[in-house]
Amino acid sequence: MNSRRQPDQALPVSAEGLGKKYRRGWALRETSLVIPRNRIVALVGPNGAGKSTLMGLITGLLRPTTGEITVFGDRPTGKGLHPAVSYLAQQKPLYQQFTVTETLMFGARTNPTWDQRYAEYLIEQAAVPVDARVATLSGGQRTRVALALALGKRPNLLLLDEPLADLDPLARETVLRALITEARTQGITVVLSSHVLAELEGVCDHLVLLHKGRVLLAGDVGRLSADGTPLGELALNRMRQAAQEEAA
Ligand SMILES: Nc1ncnc2c1ncn2[C@@H]1O[C@H](COP(=O)(O)OP(=O)(O)OP(=O)(O)O)[C@@H](O)[C@H]1O
Repeated sequence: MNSRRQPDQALPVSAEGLGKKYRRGWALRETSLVIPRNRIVALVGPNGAGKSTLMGLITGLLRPTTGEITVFGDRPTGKGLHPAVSYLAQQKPLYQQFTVTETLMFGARTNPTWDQRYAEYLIEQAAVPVDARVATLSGGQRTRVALALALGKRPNLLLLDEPLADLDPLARETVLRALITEARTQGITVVLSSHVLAELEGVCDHLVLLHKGRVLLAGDVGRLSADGTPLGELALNRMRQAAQEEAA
């Protein structure tokens, strides 16, 4: 009999003993976690904690050194993204010379599941001029275009690597609100990485806290902070405890 666990196709992400080692050392170690459906997940941790590495393993852009990861039951192949997954990298790669309309045309050409009307609706909601070139847009507008490109694919899982990093506080709030509205109404699982947990407090319902390549805290926010302790405080306490354990 095969004792190997069957991957759960309903789970956006499931990882068991997952690790990634670069030449300089381990970026992620012994990571076992599950990301349930329809959640807004905060993937947080200080610089170098392993957030981008975990995203790279989910997308298949990186191969695990140890362990296993499945995305909707499939092991990432490394040959392009899973059809149900959209990924927005930290640098928000967009063609600067394209207009917004041309950017959406590019989305249509490169995604078999593209929903043009939905992408146009998202641009309209953001009040971004469609004939403007990407290079001339503000940081907030560029983020909205990048999000329309990512959401236009109609993903079930959306991975956003520090999407708010270059935005001012007002733009952060607007972009986040628009994103959460879409995720909730469309039933999309969103993984948002950030090293500022405070900006995701009240927004996320699931937390994954990484520190030095290890998962320090993970799970449902309601359960983790059942006594009402703010998430930021919870995370900080857990990191302090880890530092003390290391020093001992
Ligand atoms: N391509 C690479 N080659 C070698 N080391 C790498 C590579 N990418 C990341 N690392 C190292 O792996 C560790 C985790 O990096 P990673 O980028 O995953 O962290 P992060 O939590 O996303 O950090 P940040 O918040 O600064 O973006 C760091 O020590 C980093 O220097």
